[in-house]
Amino acid sequence: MLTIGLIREGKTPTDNRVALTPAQCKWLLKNRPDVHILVESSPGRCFSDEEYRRAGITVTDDISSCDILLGIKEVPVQQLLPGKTYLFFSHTRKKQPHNQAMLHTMMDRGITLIDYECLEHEDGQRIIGFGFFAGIVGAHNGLMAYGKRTGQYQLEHVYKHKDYRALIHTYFGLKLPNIKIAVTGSGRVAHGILEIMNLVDVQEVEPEEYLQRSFTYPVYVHLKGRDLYRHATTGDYNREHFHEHPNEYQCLFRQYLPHTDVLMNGIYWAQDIPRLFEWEDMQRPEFAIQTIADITDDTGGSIPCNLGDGTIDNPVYGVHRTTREKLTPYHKDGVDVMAVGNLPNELPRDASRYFGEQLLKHILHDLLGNGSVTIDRATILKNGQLTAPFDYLHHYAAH
Ligand SMILES: NC(=O)c1ccc[n+]([C@@H]2O[C@H](COP(=O)([O-])OP(=O)(O)OC[C@H]3O[C@@H](n4cnc5c(N)ncnc54)[C@H](O)[C@@H]3O)[C@@H](O)[C@H]2O)c1
Repeated sequence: MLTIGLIREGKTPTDNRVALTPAQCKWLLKNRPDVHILVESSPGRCFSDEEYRRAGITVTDDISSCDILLGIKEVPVQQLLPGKTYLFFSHTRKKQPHNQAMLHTMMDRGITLIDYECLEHEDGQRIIGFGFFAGIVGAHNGLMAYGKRTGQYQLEHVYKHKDYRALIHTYFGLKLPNIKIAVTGSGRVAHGILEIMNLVDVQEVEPEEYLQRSFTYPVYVHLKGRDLYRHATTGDYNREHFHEHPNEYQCLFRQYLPHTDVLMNGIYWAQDIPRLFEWEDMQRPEFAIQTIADITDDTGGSIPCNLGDGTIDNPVYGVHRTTREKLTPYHKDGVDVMAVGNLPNELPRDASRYFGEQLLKHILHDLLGNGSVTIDRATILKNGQLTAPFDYLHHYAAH
């Protein structure tokens, strides 16, 4: 008998998401009689202890008998149980300084760590993540911010709605002005943004039309890697080559700056990838963007005026176009930036259900059985030792 435990999130601010919903736990117990599930009691989870109990799942304060522990965010060191197998987003693979002590403690305690972020299909595409709901919430927040700035329509915060279905109902009858929206990216975040574009009835147009025409209805243009970057000397775009040598590429987004009211950014960014625009561009009179929903949300990343995170309650701040200072939102001299690092927490029940489905479909069967290459490749620590793919972390892990 293997025992799975759902841990209480210990990071502050507390994350309200969970890896398996009560219904998914119930399904797993029915289909895997060799598995037992314990849920660590938690006051802040988006599914209450009572909902798990009603589904027939044991809720307890003692999860020390579990073999496999499922969480979402980093686990505080005092909560790490020796010798266990943990799955969560550890944010250690890029040597993030704030998680160095946690990784070190996990090594000392002989823990096995499998990181959700490292679970990939053979072609390198991520298997599970929350990006889709980040795109949903981020796109809604971007539209909400533009409505507040212009006073042309009104939208409420996502978290004020019970769930995604209730949110969708609020879009019936919403009439947006004739705005132009640029959407960047091709991953899960971008798919979430596009879903909202369709729900609020914004029409997709091709890049050439977007750049050359005005419209009597709201439109968006979807810009993927190929539309945004070009090799500086050959003028070509090759996805693999771009991923390996991004510093050899130029960004083509500048031409969209005079034609865009709202930018919804969902493109992947890393240190050497050119930014979408620069600070100097914001000072030009033709810079038309009034609202930026930076869902990718890298401070100082693809959006230079991302000055750090807002919160779920106050997701928007203004940025002065010339002094570069933070302003109150909706200021006449500022561009509004919506940047929040935990957007899916506004729709935690839907985001958790989606996450759990992916976990059940692609990972749990192998995890509870004989393992898989996919799981091996996402195992950062095995019984406290760095595995071969993560050997590059040995300096980081040693301190
Ligand atoms: N604000 C939030 O709450 C929140 C939540 C989830 C994700 N995000 C961020 O949004 C961004 C996009 O997330 P996603 O879920 O859409 O990711 P994804 O993994 O679904 O898609 C990423 C896209 O980037 C491309 N890509 C992958 N590696 C690349 C590389 N080295 N160089 C260039 N492109 C590369 C992929 O081809 C894919 O199209 C990420 O930076 C992620 O951290 C933010």
